[in-house]
Amino acid sequence: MALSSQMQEVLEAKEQEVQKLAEGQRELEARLHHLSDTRQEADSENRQLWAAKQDLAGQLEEVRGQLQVTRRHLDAARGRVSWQIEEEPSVPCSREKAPSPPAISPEEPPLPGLFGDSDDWSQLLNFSSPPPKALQLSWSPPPTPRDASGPQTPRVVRQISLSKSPAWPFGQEPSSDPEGAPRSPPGLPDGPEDGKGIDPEEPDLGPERPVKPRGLEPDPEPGPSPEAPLPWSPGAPAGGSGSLVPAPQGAVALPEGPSERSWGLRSVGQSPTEGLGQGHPRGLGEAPGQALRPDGLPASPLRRLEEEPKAEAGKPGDRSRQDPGSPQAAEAPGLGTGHPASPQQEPPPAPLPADLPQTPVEAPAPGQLSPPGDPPPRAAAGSLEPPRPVPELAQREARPGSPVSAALAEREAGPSRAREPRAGSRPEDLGSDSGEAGLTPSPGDSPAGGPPADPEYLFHVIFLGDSNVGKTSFLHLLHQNAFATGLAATVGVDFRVKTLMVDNKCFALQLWDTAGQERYHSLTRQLLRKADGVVLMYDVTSQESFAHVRYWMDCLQVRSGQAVVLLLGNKMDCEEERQVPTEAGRQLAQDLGVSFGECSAALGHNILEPMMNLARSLRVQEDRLKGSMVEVASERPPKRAGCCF
Ligand SMILES: Nc1nc2c(ncn2[C@@H]2O[C@H](COP(=O)(O)OP(=O)(O)OP(=O)(O)O)[C@@H](O)[C@H]2O)c(=O)[nH]1
Repeated sequence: MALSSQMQEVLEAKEQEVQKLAEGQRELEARLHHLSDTRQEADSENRQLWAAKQDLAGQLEEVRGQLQVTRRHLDAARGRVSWQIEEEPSVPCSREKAPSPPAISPEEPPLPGLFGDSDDWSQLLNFSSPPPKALQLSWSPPPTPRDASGPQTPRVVRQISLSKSPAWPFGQEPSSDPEGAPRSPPGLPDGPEDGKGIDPEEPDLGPERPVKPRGLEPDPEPGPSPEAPLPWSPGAPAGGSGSLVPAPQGAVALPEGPSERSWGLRSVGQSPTEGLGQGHPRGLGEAPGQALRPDGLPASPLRRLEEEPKAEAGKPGDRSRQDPGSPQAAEAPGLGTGHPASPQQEPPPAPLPADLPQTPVEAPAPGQLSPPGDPPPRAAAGSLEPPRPVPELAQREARPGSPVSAALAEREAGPSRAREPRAGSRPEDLGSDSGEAGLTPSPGDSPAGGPPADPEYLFHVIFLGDSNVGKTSFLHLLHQNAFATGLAATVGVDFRVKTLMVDNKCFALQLWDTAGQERYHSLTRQLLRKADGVVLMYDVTSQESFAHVRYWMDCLQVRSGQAVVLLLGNKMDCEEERQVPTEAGRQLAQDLGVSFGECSAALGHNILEPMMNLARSLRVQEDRLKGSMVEVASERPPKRAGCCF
């Protein structure tokens, strides 16, 4: 019994739980139902909203349509007024001053200042009030213009004030006249193109050559400009010299360039190791030779037993054997490596007993770099003094024949011969060894202790001219204080830096020795872009080289319009073989408007003086350019500091 009663109680409890659960279920169902109703209501509301939105969009479209219509009406009204104004010239001239159009009746208010200065176009176009009669006219189809290019009176200008009225209905500005009626008055802005023109006062930022004082900073663009890159790669110049030469097998070889030169500290020809000797004392046995004539004069040209090694990369080998693609030319010593790689082991060249100007500070006028008159022959050079006895003469040899032929004969020997020290292997302290001859220090040379660290002027000077005229010989003499024989033709281009003291100013001249051979002319032409000065050399014994001067001038004028040019006839010592009279050279220089001089690299005659005069001319030109720059700058109106006064 007890068990059954307990069972009964449990069952009742379970039933109660079931009832509770059933109630909970009902509640949940009621909530669910409620939520469902709510959702349906929301859906219907959404539908209503969407319908309202559609309705509003439709209304908006309608308003837009009305706007379009209104704008068209306005445009038509504007055009109507325009045509009406254009027709007015046919009206008696008294109307021009009578602002009231005849369409307006006396009782109607006249258009406010329609043709006067106080037009109120906002009021005119205000549709809240009945449009004036004039505007009623404007709604009619505009008359066909009889002539679009008909007479226009200044009153057309008034159309501009109409189109620019700030009180258009709906806040919209009228569009341009679709009928193309003449609107724009002369002198008024015509549209969006205004202001797009070039400001005439805008400073010209064209590719003008920058004129800036040249300081010590290395030229960032040594040699050929980056605009016309040359197929060369850097090598390593020694001191202030280097070369641009084609490398073997199409490779490139180029000195590191002036950007890395230390030309501010030493003269060209000096190298960091120079003067050390390196076990090569300048003994008699190693002294270069010099040929003497029986009369005591050097059997011109002075030459040494040991030929110059053509240390300049541009002089790698025998000129006569050179072939553009020959391995000999390509693999010539020094080629592609520049100067610095060569050891400074050879003794310096023998100084040259030359009559270099000792006091060339006073420069002759341009065009008179060399004393005018008959060319001074070797004997008549006046400046040719018998060489003073020099100990090194012990091993010199005398060579018969003309200097040129002798030199050419030496070239034939080519690489088999010993080579001279290259540029940079010999101290610039000229005469310190021999004290006898050569380009003795002169007012133009840099100080014996080396050039100042900060030259005030830096100029690029390019030596131009046919092959074999003596460019390299000239430069070699200028730097090495010795005339080098057996020079092979320049390959590519060679450069050195010569520091000169002229008029108490320090000049650093970067001298570029170009190859006269035709296959290098394109390279030469590229260099001309950088030229501040040009020494255009010809050989007085070669009419052909003289005739080619005009060709070189043409190259110059194309590439370097403002370069200071010096026409220099070399080999004036070869009077017997002379083909170009001095007067012809002078005349040509006059025709070309350039300076002129004659020189002899073999005798060392007129070597330094032309360079000093060139430096002066370059300085004058640069100062002039600087002055013009200052003038231009000072002419500019002062800039206002700001917007506030
Ligand atoms: N008699 C005489 N011979 C000279 C003089 N200057 C140079 N020479 C000779 O002329 C020849 C040519 O000299 P270079 O200096 O190599 O001529 P270049 O103009 O540099 O020739 P490229 O390098 O081919 O452009 C050499 O044999 C020199 O010895 C001079 O003043 N008098």
